[in-house]
Amino acid sequence: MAAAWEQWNHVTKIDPDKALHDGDTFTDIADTGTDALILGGTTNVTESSVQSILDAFVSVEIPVFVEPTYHPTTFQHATLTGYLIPIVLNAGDRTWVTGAHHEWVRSTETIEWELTHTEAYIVLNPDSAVAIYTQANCDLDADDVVAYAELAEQILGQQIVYLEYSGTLGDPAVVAAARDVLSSAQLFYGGGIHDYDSAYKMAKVADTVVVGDLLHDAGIEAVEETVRGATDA
Ligand SMILES: CC(C)=CCC/C(C)=C/CC/C(C)=C/CC/C(C)=C/COP(=O)(O)OP(=O)(O)O
Ligand SMILES: O=P(O)(O)OC[C@@H](O)CO
Ligand SMILES: [Mg+2]
Repeated sequence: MAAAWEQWNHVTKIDPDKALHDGDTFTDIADTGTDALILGGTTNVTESSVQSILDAFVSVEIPVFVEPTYHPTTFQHATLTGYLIPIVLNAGDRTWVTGAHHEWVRSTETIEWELTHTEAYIVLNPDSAVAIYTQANCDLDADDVVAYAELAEQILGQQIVYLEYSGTLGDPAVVAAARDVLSSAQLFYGGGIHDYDSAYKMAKVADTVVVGDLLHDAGIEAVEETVRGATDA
């Protein structure tokens, strides 16, 4: 069976630590035309803060994934489609490559592996929370990024490669070069998408674009505009 994400052009990432924009509701997000929802953020995300958002999504039709920065213990089948577990390839602290994963696997009795997938992150905005948290080496040129993407797929067998420019719009030429080197892995791009044009531009060069902060800062209508941009690309 094809992986769920192969069909995704546009994903909305909800940060459980941030409020929605005035008047927006969680269920409105699923009606924007976005292909999937990811719940996750770098700081202050807990199983219980994720759970209260999941409760709001019981009847949504699109997939709902959790990208945990905590150690999940219970799989909530009613709304959760699966987990996406980051592996930060350019982290300076090994915790974010295999350390947290090792602890999680060791301390968790039953992990539902068929519902658990990994994402090979390459973190590229040195000022982002995720870069600071993981002590990522963001001093990478295009060839470095391409090499990380290639090794993610060919050496580590990753099916998702995620170029993470969180908070700032990245360089489309670097994104295009990373996608070119992948044979079947899906290239996710996230960072700074804020309108039709930025979504269109990045969706031209990535397989899937991820929109995060815009949801919290500008709201549902702004996200809808990015869905249109990604769909037209
Ligand atoms: C092994 C398990 C279960 C968990 C470990 C998971 C790992 C390795 C996490 C490290 C990488 C990380 C913190 C990913 C979080 C996802 C992410 C990039 C969210 C976006 O956060 P930002 O956009 O940087 O945060 P702000 O918007 O708050 O600045
Ligand atoms: O918040 P933004 O900048 O849209 O980034 C999206 C996502 O890649 C964050 O993990
Ligand atoms: Mg963010």
